[in-house]
Amino acid sequence: MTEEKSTTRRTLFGTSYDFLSHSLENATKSIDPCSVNLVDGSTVILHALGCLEFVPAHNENAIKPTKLILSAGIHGNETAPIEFCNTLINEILDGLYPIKVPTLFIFGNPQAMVAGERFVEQNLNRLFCGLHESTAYSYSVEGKRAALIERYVDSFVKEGGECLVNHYDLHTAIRNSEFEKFAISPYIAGRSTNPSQLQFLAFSDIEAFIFQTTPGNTFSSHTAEKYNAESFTVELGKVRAFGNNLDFKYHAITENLRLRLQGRWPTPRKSEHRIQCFISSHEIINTGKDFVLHIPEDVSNFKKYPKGSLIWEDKEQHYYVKDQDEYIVFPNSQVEAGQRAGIMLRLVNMGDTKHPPPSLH
Ligand SMILES: O=C(O)CCC(=O)N[C@@H](CCC(=O)O)C(=O)O
Ligand SMILES: [Zn+2]
Repeated sequence: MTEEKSTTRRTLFGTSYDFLSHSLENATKSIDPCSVNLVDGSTVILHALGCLEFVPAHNENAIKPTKLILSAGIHGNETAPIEFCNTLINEILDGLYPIKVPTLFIFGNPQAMVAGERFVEQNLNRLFCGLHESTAYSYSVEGKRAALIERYVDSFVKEGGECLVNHYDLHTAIRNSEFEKFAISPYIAGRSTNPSQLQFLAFSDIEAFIFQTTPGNTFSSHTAEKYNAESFTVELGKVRAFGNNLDFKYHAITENLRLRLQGRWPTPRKSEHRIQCFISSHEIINTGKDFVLHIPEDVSNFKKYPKGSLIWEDKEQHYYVKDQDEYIVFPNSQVEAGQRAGIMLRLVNMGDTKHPPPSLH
């Protein structure tokens, strides 16, 4: 199917409607929930600003049916996944194919999307797992948004009994990357990553995986922890403004999500899908005013740092690469004190870790 960037309005909820336009136009408002039946018998429910659920006409005949959560715009300036999710939503609304899997689409931070910024007051992707409840966050734009998103995710997952949840939290990165597309598997004690998920992501052009080794408070950590979901943060290229994304770069993931919405599993797109796996070896935290990150601003994600490289220091501590090469992702010295300023990684041969080897065609 060809991807047309569709922001065409269609008549829905008794008005002229497009989910992305609606999310941007109402970014500072609270809206009334509404729902409507589509011609194929499925139902679409607008729960809240940026939270749209599809309920298929027929339930999957399984003891534990699968549900999908597709989130984008958790960071407002990461527009490519917002655009292709909107395209998928419009295809379903237009009846191009029947939706077979209960799906919750989330546009995370409409106010930041309007501003074209990563966030307005606080980084939304550090406020999940209940962190938004702390008084330091609960009144901020993002604190309220994290609370709202957690609430609708909770009702979506719990509706209709036991289910398996697959969550793809779709992002783009600030800087260039040696692996342009990569996924992060949150750390949950005692749990390993389902190889089928690695296969799905590899078939979607993901070139590298990062297995976290410490708990986080990102959106994917939240769904993985609270609902035992198979959850990933998926990085799909570089941040660009609305209208400036190169659609061909998102073709594989868009097409494969389109299949998943129809209850189908994608097949390989080429004879071999190569992936590189990393584990996180050290989370760099901005320790405060004396913190110095010895990583140039323009470095690419996955840049290699050999043994002995000084990565960061303050007056009391420092971090050197120890006995084997390490690689940096998401270096950012501009984050607030206490926030993550980067992650150091080590290459893994899959046999070395408790994460099972991906089984790829
Ligand atoms: O490019 C960057 O520096 C940040 C891109 C981004 O938003 N990444 C996510 C990763 C979330 C995770 O660790 O699972 C983030 O920092 O929130
Ligand atoms: Zn992001």
